Order: sequence, then C-alpha cells, then structure tokens
Amino acid sequence: MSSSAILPHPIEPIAELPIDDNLAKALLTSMAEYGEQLQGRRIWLACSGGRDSLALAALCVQLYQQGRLPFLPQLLHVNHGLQADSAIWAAHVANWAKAQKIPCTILQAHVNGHDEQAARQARYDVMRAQLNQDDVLLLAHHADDQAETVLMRLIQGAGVNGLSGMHPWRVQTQDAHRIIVWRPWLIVQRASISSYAKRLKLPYIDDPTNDGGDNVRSGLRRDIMPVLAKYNPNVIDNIARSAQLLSDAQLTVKAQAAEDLKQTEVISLQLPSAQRVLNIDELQKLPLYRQRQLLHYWLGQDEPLPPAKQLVDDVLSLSQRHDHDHQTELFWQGRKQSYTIRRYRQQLYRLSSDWLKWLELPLAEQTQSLFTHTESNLIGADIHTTGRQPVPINLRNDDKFTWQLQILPNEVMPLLESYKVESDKDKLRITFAPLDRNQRVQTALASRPQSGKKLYQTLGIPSWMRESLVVVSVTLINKESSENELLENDCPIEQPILLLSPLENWVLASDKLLESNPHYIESAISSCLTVPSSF
Ligand SMILES: Nc1ncnc2c1ncn2[C@@H]1O[C@H](COP(=O)(O)OP(=O)(O)OP(=O)(O)O)[C@@H](O)[C@H]1O
Repeated sequence: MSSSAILPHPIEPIAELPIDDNLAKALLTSMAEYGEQLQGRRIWLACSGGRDSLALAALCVQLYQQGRLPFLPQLLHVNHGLQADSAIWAAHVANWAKAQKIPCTILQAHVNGHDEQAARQARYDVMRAQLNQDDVLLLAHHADDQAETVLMRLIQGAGVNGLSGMHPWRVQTQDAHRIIVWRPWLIVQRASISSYAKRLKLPYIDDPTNDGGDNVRSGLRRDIMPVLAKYNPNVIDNIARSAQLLSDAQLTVKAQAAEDLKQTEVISLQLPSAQRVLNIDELQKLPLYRQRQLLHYWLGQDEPLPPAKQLVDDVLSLSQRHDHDHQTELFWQGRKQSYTIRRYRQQLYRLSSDWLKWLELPLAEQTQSLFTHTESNLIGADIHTTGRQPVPINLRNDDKFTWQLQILPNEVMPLLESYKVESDKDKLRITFAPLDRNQRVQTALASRPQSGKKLYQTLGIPSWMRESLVVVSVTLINKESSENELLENDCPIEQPILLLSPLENWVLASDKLLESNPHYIESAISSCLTVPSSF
C-alpha cells in the first residue's frame, strides 16, 4: 500500500456468508501438506488491508468458525507511515479485525527510502522482529503474483531456482532467528479472490498504484499479461504450474549439488561462512554441467541469494587453469558478507572479508612459565592438581574470531624427557612467536630445516595464511638470572616444538625430539579457533 487509496465500504459481519470452495480448498490442502510442520506453531497473517490479504483473513475467520481450521491467525498490519492516510488504514484494519473477533497487531515500520523495495524490507524487518522463533507468517500471494514474478525473473535471465518463483513454504533464517513464510494461495487466481471479496462485501483498501506505476511488475501486469492471455487464456495457471514443476526440479538439482559437495569439499580446512574450500581434482571428476551447479551451490552457501552466473563461470575458469599463478582474486559482494575467491594449488577458497581482515592482525610474541611456584605467572603451579587443567593462551582475537591455545602442563612433561631436563622443570618456559620468514624449522615433511617460501611450499600454506603462523618453543631458563631473562648463552636449549596456523599444526622435529613420540606434543598443546554462532 503505497499511495492514496480508495477508502473502503463499512464493516459487515462475515460469519454467515458463503465460503468460496476453491479458495478454501487451496488453503486446506496446503495446510494438510505442511500439517506436520504446523504442529504447535504460532500463526500470523500479514494483512495490508488490501483485497488479497483481507480476503485470506476473512476466509480464515469463516473456516475457523465452522471448525474446519484448527487455528485463528493473528493479523499483523504494518503501517509504513509513508502516506497521509497510513494511520487511517491501520485503524481500519484494526476495526475490521475487532468486528470479526480476530486478534490484530499494528506495527510501525521505519522505511529507509521511498521505493517499494525499501518499504518491503522495512515491513519484513518489523514483522520478523514481532515473530518468535519458528512462528509461521501467512502471506496472500496468489497465482497472478507468481506469474508476474516468474516473468520478471525470466526477462532478468534467472536459472531454475529463480524461475521456480515464490515458494509456498519457506524457512527463513536471519541471525539464527528462524521463521516460516507460508503462501497457501499461490495456485489461486486473483479473479477468484476478487469475486469472493465482492460477495462478502469486504471493506478492503483499494490501492490504485497496484495497477499503475512504472515498475516492471506493474508494467507486466498491465501490458504483458493481457497480451499473453490472448494467446492462451490459461496463461496464469500455466505459468504458476511451470513454477511448481521448476521448484521440484530445483530441489533435485540442489540435492545433487549437496551430494557432490560432500565429495569435493576439504573438510579439515572448512570454517563455515568464513572459509570454504573445494578440491579441484574432485571437482573435475564431475561432468561440466554438474561442476557449474556445484560451484553455484558452493559459492551461495550462507547467503540468501545465489551468485551471478558470470561469477560461477569465472570461478570455473579459475579451477581450470594450469599455470601456477595463485594471485588471481575474484570478488563477490553477497547480501550478508563480501567474499574473495582464490585458488591455491588444487584447491578453491571462498574467503570472507572479515576472515581475511582477521588473518592480517599482527601476532605478538608471548612467554609463559611452564611450572612455577610463584602465584603471578602461574601455569600448572601444582603439577599433580592444576597441571591437569588446560591453560588457555590467547593468540589473536577480535569481535568475530578467537584463536586460543590450550596447554596441558602435565602432558608437556614427557617432552621434557627428550631434553633430559626433568629435574629442572621449574626453569622451563614456553614461547609463542610469529614465524619469522627467515626462521628455519624442520617439519616431518622435509629432511632438513627450511625457511620462507620453501617452507610455505612444503606445508602448502597459501599466501593469506602466512602472517598467521606461530612457532611454539620450549625454553630452559637459568633460575639465577632475573625472572624474565632467558639465558641463551649458559643454556642453549630453545627448542621449537610446534608450528601452528589457525586451522592446522605441524610437529617440529629435532634430533632429540625424533626419539620421542611427536603425538605427545599435539595432546599437550591444542589450538582452537572460535567463530561466533551467528557468523
Ligand atoms: N502493510 C502491510 N502490512 C502487513 N502485510 C502486508 C502489508 N503489505 C503487504 N503485506 C503482505 O504481503 C503480501 C504481498 O504484498 P503485496 O505488496 O503484493 O500486497 P498488496 O497488493 O499491497 O496487498 P494485498 O495482498 O493485501 O492485496 C500481501 O498479500 C500481504 O500478505
């Protein structure tokens, strides 16, 4: 409802008036189809006061009073406050609801802008805020709306998903808040609703802009649909039926893509919504059309709208390259976040910009005593008691991601045996320092110590991860020297034991350490990355 409207007739009771069988059948059939999901849910009806939503509300009242509908939805009317008459319409809807004994809530929307899209967004936001988790919102969209939606998407070049139109039952999740949008009238023609509204003398608000205006939807309604109807009088039903068929096809395509994804994603590097990784060798085992569908599905995860075909084509080309250029970056501005898509070796990465920003935050060097009897810098003060408790060390965090280590002092003990320093455990410290590009370390993957590019290549560390590597070292200090001073000259032991990235770790071998079991290290020090659940 967006401009001055023709004000409605007076309100009359509808209980005794005849029900429209066609409209009732559509609602009750849809209710039966989603009966299980409807169990125990609170149901609301979005009512603009216009013909369609007022007719749906009226039908609910009639069916409920006849005992054919087990629930009476609560009406929700949103006052956009954009028109001089907005408050009058809101009052009118509230009065009608009162006369029909159907509960009604009037909500005030805060619209940013003046176009229909801004009003719709504000309307959904305010209704969503009113609904509790898993509540159901009934909308009065019908077959004509569906046909217009499908045509609109067709001329925009949509795929199977877009051409399947609006969905009769749609779970919508935003910031972990889940609601269901229910459209039981998608197969019902506007003409049937109009004659029902007329028979009931429903006092709906007639918005003249619905048929006027210069947006694509009203243009299609006014100029194109009547022409199409000349070629086929069933055009609205037919397009709505095509949408239903495509909706089934879309579910099949999606299920296949989800199945293909299981074979191709690199689970160990997955960080939902922040980092998703696909194995190119596995991708290329699929026929090309399934590769495209899979990339479309993979890229669009965590987002309400799928990526454009151009991006899917560009990512496909990236996956097909044979050179060793890992610098190419593709950018996608999603609705929720923006992403960079990159390739490193035989893997495709979809990285969120928040994640990339976090990966660039500097890491500070930290030193901790391992076993000490002073209270201040206490890690495992009593080896027999608190030594069993994991001690957390924060490596890097911002408001989204936290990278923390858990150290089990007791578990570090077997490591000490390899240094033959068991009796000096109170002289031991543990250091966490960003890996210096020139620092040479030896991993189990190489026969000699490596540094810089060679090391990154051996470990397969992509460029955006290289500022997020931490070396954990065990250091022996001299008790006689001042507390914080490491005695490098007297005591040469500063043994790197572990190299960490936020998602992987590598045991750093030394001659001494090779004699012991490297798994001790991983059970003594574990790295953990926390991502907020809403992310
Ligand atoms: N101001 C509003 N308050 C509550 N719900 C609304 C409002 N405007 C629209 N809706 C809901 O969204 C659906 C689709 O919106 P649309 O703009 O197509 O409807 P409309 O043509 O303005 O009104 P109606 O469908 O009631 O004739 C409506 O059927 C109705 O359920």
